[in-house]
Amino acid sequence: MLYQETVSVTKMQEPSFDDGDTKVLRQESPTHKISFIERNDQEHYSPDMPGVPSVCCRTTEDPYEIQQAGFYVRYLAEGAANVVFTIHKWTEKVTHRKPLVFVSGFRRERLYGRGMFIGKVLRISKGHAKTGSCQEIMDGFEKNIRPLFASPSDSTTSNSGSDSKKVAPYNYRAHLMNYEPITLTKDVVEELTNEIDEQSSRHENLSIPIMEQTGILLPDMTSQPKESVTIEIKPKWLQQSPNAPRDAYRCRTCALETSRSAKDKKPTYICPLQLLTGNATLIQPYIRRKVVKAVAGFRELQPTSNQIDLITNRITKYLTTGHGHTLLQHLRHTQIQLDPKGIRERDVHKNADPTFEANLQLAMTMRDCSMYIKAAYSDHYMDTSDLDSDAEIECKLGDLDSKSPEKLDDWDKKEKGLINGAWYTRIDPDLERLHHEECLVSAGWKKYVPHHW
Ligand SMILES: O=P(O)(O)O[C@@H]1[C@@H](OP(=O)(O)O)[C@H](OP(=O)(O)O)[C@H](O)[C@H](OP(=O)(O)O)[C@H]1OP(=O)(O)O
Ligand SMILES: Nc1ncnc2c1ncn2[C@@H]1O[C@H](COP(=O)(O)OP(=O)(O)OP(=O)(O)O)[C@@H](O)[C@H]1O
Repeated sequence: MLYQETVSVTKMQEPSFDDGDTKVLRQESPTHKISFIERNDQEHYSPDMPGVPSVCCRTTEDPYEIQQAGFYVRYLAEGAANVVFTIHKWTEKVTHRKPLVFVSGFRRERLYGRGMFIGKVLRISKGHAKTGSCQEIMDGFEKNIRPLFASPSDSTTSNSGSDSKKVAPYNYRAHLMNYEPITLTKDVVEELTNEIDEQSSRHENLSIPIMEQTGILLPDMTSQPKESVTIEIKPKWLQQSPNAPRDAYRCRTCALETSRSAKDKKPTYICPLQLLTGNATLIQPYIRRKVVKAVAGFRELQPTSNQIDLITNRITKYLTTGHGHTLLQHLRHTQIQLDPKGIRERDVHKNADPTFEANLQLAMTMRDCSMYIKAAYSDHYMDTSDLDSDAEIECKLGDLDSKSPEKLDDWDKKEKGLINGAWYTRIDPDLERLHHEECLVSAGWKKYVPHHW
């Protein structure tokens, strides 16, 4: 294999190498094949091999490579379909992992400095039958998902009459993450699966094939103690299911969660329709729980309770009156546009409308994505009162993965189960939630049809 052509480099002149910077500084050595890649190096784009990721991750035993560019990965978290790792500078203290390096995807011998990758996470697919490979996820993202976040081409007009003024269109794409494909050699995949075996608490029988495959690099949205706190929200169904019974007492998400809590799963979610109302009094306790959970792992670097309150208030404001609210409305809008009839109407519409199923799949992606909301909290910002609702908040959407058509039957079954199991409609004191966790639909019944209650 080409990368085995790398040779011992102990005699090489020390490169000028800035580890913390995204610049890659080293020029080609006259005597050895190892070199660092310039930022605009042609090889970065694998010009002769279109479709091959420009970056490859491989293991190394070469001391020079380890010293200059070696790193290791740590298991961060996983969902049903993917596992995510953080990237760390190599240290001798890591005894149970092999050192890894990033190299050009083409010849696999020219090194990338790790400074370009620390601050990113690596996401790999678990390889389940009904979820896509990383390559499929990336293709679907570019082809189907990114266009859903196009800003309106013209600027919109606010106010009426002579006072009307132009408002810049909102840039929804600012909430999309940059996806970078990366080839993972077989050895690396093996390392990653070992790390999962040791760290994952899910104890699943994973079917990740031990072979060369593509992973995805994404911006690292995790909290940084002393700097920022990130909470993760799954907004789920931001409108009622088109198939819900007319007398539904719960929205789609609350109906499903109620069916689960009846089986002893403790739900810690917010009704998506409540999230969308912009009602800070209802949303704030939920955000506070999320913030407290997010900082639980900070240990001695815990923010003060005053800081926790301020972070909570800022994120709440972001989601009720800031760009977070605008984004939630956009997600709702796309969910409605893409699935106006509902899965139960599939047989009636799919022949007349060839886009019916593909659009429904996209709607399900928009109902299953995650919002990562990262709030900076250095002392400087904490001291500033009356902050703009979006100040120092970064929000990115994760898990915008295309859904497989093989899931259509599962969704149909799920919807049918919710309807026939009366999970939308059943009124039972044992299934009631606390006031601040109540479904908006239930709250509406109690408010507007009190005699029914
Ligand atoms: O239907 P739901 O609401 O249970 O959504 C599933 C998610 O459960 P959640 O309610 O968010 O905890 C579920 O998330 P978790 O397993 O809870 O992490 C998955 O996102 C699943 O999608 P996929 O199998 O990865 O394509 C999701 O399945 P889809 O229905 O989106 O296919
Ligand atoms: N860019 C990121 N930055 C920080 N953490 C992340 C990032 N992407 C994912 N994570 C963490 O990894 C977890 C799993 O990631 P992800 O949601 O992409 O997996 P999934 O299998 O697609 O999820 P699902 O079960 O919803 O299908 C997330 O819940 C989050 O904690």
